[in-house]
Amino acid sequence: MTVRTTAPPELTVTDVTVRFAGLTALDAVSFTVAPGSVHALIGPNGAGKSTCFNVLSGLCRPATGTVRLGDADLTRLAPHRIAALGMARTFQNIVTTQGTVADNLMLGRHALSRSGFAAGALRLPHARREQRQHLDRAREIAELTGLAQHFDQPVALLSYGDRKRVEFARALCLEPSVLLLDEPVAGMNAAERARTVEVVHTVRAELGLSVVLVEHDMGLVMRLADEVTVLDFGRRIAHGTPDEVRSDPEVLRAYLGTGAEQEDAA
Ligand SMILES: Nc1ncnc2c1ncn2[C@@H]1O[C@H](COP(=O)(O)OP(=O)(O)OP(=O)(O)O)[C@@H](O)[C@H]1O
Repeated sequence: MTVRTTAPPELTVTDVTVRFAGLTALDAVSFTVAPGSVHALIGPNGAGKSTCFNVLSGLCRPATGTVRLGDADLTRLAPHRIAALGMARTFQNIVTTQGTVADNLMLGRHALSRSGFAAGALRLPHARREQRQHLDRAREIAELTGLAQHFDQPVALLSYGDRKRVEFARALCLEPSVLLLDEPVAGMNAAERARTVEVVHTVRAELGLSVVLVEHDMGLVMRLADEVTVLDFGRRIAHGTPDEVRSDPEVLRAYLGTGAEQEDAA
């Protein structure tokens, strides 16, 4: 198993503002993801979590502010450049249905391939050797994510939870230093959720990467995150450990809405 020997670089988001027409979706948001940590972004619907993920992965350009991964400024780079610099993401609603598990993981590996498609198609010896190495690594990642027994099976035959994990494993195949997980347990049953928590723990321990997570399931956030950033109406209203944010009055107000206002009025 290839394991990272150096800590992943720190991810620093500084004063990021995004506007859509008249609406400020992110308002000078800042946070830092410590190397090797699990950092959750939470907040009520419309708080700006997806917009923030889109900025991190290059799908949305901020009006102002910066995103840095170690010394690299990612702020206005195209998504493929950001992925190549070590930040891979999964998507909330994309669940693969085509090809085998191996095919999907090899798609992730192609971005790292040196010899290119032409050499591969011509079956040149160096390309064949490289292809074999990629396949071995894809198999290791399948083992790490609990997909080894399905490696050669069509994805369409897998359960929903397994298919979502294929998407997760495909992102890991890019050998990221930071993995962005967009609602990794959305739509899963309790057993699949528990399995996903286990896999995130394993991946983080074995590969030593940082994880940034957007998730509505608070139980999962509390079990997985080292630090939590809370957004509401595009602003960062709190950050800290799960225990700290759980008891933060601003956070309770944002989640409970009028309930907290009534309490204030009483
Ligand atoms: N492309 C867009 N054009 C216009 N407004 C947008 C666009 N994308 C997001 N918004 C708005 O920006 C705000 C933040 O949306 P965003 O999707 O980032 O929130 P979220 O926290 O991810 O919400 P949810 O939990 O519902 O997914 C919302 O008011 C949303 O309607």
